[in-house]
Amino acid sequence: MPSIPCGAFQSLLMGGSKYIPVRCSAYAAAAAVAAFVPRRRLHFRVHLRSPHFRGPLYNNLPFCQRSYRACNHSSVPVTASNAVKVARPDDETIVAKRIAYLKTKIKEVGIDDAACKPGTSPPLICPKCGGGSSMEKTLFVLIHEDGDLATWQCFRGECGWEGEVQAYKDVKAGFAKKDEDMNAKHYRVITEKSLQLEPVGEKVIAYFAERMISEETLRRNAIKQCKYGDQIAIAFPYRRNGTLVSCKYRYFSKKFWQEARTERIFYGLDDIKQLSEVIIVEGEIDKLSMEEAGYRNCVSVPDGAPAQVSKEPPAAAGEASRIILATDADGPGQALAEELARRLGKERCLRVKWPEKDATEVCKDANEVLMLYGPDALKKVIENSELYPIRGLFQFSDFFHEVDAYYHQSHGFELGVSTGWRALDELYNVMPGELTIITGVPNSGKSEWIDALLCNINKNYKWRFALCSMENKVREHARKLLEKHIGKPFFNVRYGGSTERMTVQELEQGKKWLNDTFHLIRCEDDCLPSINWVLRLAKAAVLRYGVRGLVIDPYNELDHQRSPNQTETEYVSQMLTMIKRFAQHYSCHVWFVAHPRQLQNWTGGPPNMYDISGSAHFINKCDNGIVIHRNRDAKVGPLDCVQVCVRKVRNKVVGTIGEAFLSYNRISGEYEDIDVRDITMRITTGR
Ligand SMILES: Nc1ncnc2c1ncn2[C@@H]1O[C@H](COP(=O)(O)OP(=O)(O)OP(=O)(O)O)[C@@H](O)[C@H]1O
Repeated sequence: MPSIPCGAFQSLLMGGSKYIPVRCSAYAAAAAVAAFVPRRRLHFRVHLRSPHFRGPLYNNLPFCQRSYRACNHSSVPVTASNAVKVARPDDETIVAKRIAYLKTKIKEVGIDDAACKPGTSPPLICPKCGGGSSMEKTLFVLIHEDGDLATWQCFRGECGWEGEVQAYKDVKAGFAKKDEDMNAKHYRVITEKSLQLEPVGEKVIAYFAERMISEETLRRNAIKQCKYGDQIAIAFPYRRNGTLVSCKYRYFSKKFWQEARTERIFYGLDDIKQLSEVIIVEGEIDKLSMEEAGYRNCVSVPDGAPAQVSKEPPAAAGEASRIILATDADGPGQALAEELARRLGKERCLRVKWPEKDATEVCKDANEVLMLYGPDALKKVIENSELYPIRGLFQFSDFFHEVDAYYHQSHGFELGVSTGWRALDELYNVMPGELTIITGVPNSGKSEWIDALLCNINKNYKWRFALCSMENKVREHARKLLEKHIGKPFFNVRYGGSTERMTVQELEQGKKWLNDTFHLIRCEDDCLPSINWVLRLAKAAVLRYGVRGLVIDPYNELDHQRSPNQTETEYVSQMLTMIKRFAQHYSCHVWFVAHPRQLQNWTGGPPNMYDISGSAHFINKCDNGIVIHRNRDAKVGPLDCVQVCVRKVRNKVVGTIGEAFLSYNRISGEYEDIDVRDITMRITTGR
């Protein structure tokens, strides 16, 4: 069974411990500061300089607590002589001058100097961060009573502004050093005894009971407590191979701190040794909650959702084959999961789906699930964890909603839409997202047939279209479309025969229809448009007007410049791939007209799809291939009879190969179904 070395996760952590050295030249000053510094500000390290000081190892305790205790029950009374350097009376003027100097300097960096008295540290609003939105007073400034030094530190997590001024020296200010600057050799050696950890008492047990964590779980995880005056802090010992490495504390209120200058490791590392499946959570209590649900193979990141994880590559990230990321449901928790997955390898990660808490919210973490729904529900959350998504790699289940919609035809076009001609219903239907290549000898009526097809689809399904018809003048294209729509000739001339032309009112109504139905892609200057250019505008037409079809007519009117080392075949393949991607991505049907190459010894029959000039890719890559053909020899058959040869249909849902006949109305440009018997009769009689 593959194992995860305990060090595996270490490289993911934020680096070494964070501590802020506060140089204290007077013990009294340290004690005074202690009264003000919030208890959660843990990482102070005080250098008590008295050579005589023999109290307990208070410098292992959070600064505030340590000082507080030192004041109250140090075995050595605090006197002027043992409390480090105290100014002699004849120094008083110099001290006053130095303090005045320090005050000017701290004022220069924006600190309210009037609020700072030597030896005390009232909380102030930090001039750098303004205390955040709640304007918290998080800046602590200490002017040393001997006038040597003034130091300050903002304890807002997002700020960390710190600095110091030494009398008669330049102001040195900066931001708190990054943890990774810490060197491992500075880590403190700690023991339960040195930290004065005690077995948990009733209050702690009751606190955990309320959070559904049993005494048994507390005992197995060696949860301890620690007393600061009349306050109890819960202690979470961080161990590696049984050795105490660090300790994190919390009050019953949500105030945390961690032993200064100790290594940051995952909480519960010893529980995942030699395991192939591990769970990562975002808090010690979540780890304990997992245990209640039956999972001991769980670790917690040490600092909640950190802003960043270590820069070190997770070289020793372990061999676990399944890592379940059960970080908090909120934004930072999800960002943490993403970063953990990225560093540990997404392919072996899973993520949990937190159950709903109410109509608007989901449970935020493991403990909330445990408290609201119990251990079985939490177990289900882990059992139902899903593979961490990897961009570009899918399972069919990711698409089941689409499969269902396809089956139930809930979108409406799953079987394609009818061309509007009965004769084609079995052969060719128009499916959104597909590419149809249309070919035919010159003048066979390709453009006419496509226009008639678009008119039918608009009439029956209200689809709109983008037209990139380079050969057509706009007004002529408008005429042809209007004739089909209104069913009357645009003019009273030759081709109209005795049929009345469309009226002005009909023209006006038709213009509105034209405008609503078609969007033109045209290259206004004399250059040929590139396929990229056409597709870019087609995309805009989809997004702006919701068009469902694009006509590119014809291929040879596009700019086909290609790199010298690319063959036409390669170019056509690449171009068709782009068109197909566009069609699929925007669920837009594309009709692409391509001419056949010059046919040697043409006998008048319909050309072959492989005859398309340029490449066999036209037939290979399209979804549907259609040849439009018409008879031009009255002796062979009726002249208005148009042959629609469906030569390729990739998707059997939309049709099959075969041929259909339509009759062309030269006056209106409309195509109509004709009776096959009638056709046969007309072909044989030559009428
Ligand atoms: N079945 C038909 N009978 C008579 N005339 C037709 C028929 N089909 C099309 N036409 C006419 O042929 C002309 C050319 O039609 P269309 O532009 O649609 O052909 P095309 O195949 O797209 O031509 P090209 O190859 O030049 O692009 C039009 O004037 C049209 O009215």
